[in-house]
Amino acid sequence: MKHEANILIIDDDQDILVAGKLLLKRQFSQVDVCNRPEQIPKLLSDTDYDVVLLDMNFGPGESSGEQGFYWLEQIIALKPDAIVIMITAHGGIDVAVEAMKLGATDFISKPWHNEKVIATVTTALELKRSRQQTQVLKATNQALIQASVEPGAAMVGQSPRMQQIYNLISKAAPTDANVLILGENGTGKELVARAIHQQSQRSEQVFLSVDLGSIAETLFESELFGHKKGSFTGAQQDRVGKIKAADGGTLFLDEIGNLPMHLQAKLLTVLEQRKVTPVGSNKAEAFDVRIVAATNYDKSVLTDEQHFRQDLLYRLNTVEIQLPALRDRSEDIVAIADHYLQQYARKYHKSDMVLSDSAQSALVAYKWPGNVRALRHAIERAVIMAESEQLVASDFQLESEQVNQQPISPPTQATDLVGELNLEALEKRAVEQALRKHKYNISHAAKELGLTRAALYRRMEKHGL
Ligand SMILES: Nc1ncnc2c1ncn2[C@@H]1O[C@H](COP(=O)(O)OP(=O)(O)OP(=O)(O)O)[C@@H](O)[C@H]1O
Repeated sequence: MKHEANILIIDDDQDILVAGKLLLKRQFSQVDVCNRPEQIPKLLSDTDYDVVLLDMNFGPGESSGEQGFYWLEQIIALKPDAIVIMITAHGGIDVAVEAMKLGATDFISKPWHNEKVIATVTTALELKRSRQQTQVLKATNQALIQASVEPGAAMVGQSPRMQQIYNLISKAAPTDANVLILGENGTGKELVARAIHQQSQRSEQVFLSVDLGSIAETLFESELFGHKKGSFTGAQQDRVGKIKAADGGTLFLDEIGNLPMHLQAKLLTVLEQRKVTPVGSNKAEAFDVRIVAATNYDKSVLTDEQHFRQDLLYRLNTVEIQLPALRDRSEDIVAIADHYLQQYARKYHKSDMVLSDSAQSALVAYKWPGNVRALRHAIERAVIMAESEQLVASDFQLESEQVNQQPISPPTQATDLVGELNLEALEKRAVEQALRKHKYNISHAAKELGLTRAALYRRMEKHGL
């Protein structure tokens, strides 16, 4: 089968043009010939040639190669990514080497061997294709970087506690220091990590987030460090790990507190050496990544060496940011609620929605165990369900959620769910119980329920928890 490719042969020797066309026509879909180099600009503007074969000398007695150099430069000026193969007279190797310095890809010498010509043109064509692929990949990569660093949701709240946080972010961001963010679920840790990235020197590079709580232990190394094809069952091709993929940018290690001790040791070694060795490789690769880590564990858990390696902690917490729970900055609640009210009213085409005084008081009084994430979901649900433009306290179903604040006494699920046969209701109660039992630690609750964190969040949203 012929290759889909446009080839142009430029030579003043009519025999070469005829022989070349006959030969290449068998292999490539379009072969044009030209014996007057002055026509090159017009030909190049009319057709997108994949490969150009260009003679070095035009006119009788010419052997300096000057004309070849001249036309090569013209071609490259007109089509900077052109693939040009020089046709040289026998013994013109020096001239050909000179041409390659000027941008030619390869050369063939006359008289030529047919197989050699076909092989050279085919290789040149592959080069052209892989350059095109590289360009596409570069563009895709750029778009992905852009998407990853797109300004996240704005951080709302002007309470003194949040002012301190903004201050810390602006001081830490430009320094490249590793940052550890502490705070309950839904307090905005990822938002803070993104803000740090956006205000850093790396803001034009990638921001990658890895949820360590949801990676299976067996896949930790492959996920973070990458792997080589065939290094374990299922490794069907080389894979770049998250650390290398974030090269030049910021890597957000979420749920760092959930990392088992032996994996903490591996992570520490990689961070100390600033080199990563993919699974199945024996070659360490250097990387340049800023680490921002986060956990919903209390600081006391991280300083307990039974649970967390202290040397890893020191490496991660050059700067530490402790995010307050929403209930400890209740003066921000109405502003955040208003912010999301406007956002969801626009999204669901319900204009002019407002919070009544009763709704505001109820929202401020509520303890928000799920913090800003839960408040955001509560507002979204209320906007969807509301019958009028003015939201009142009962639109938020806070009474049932307030149950979450009651003392935690984990019952066995079997006994507690007896009597309930509606599957939706059962699911809601199981999720509620798991959340209460694990004090709203999403990773732990998800694990107990046999779900990923994302799947648990979806169910929490579905049931308004
Ligand atoms: N200050 C804030 N202003 C506006 N929205 C916020 C704020 N803080 C958090 N949010 C919103 O709350 C939700 C949860 O935020 P984020 O994912 O950053 O929290 P998190 O602490 O990383 O949660 P988790 O511990 O569950 O990973 C997001 O939708 C985020 O946009």
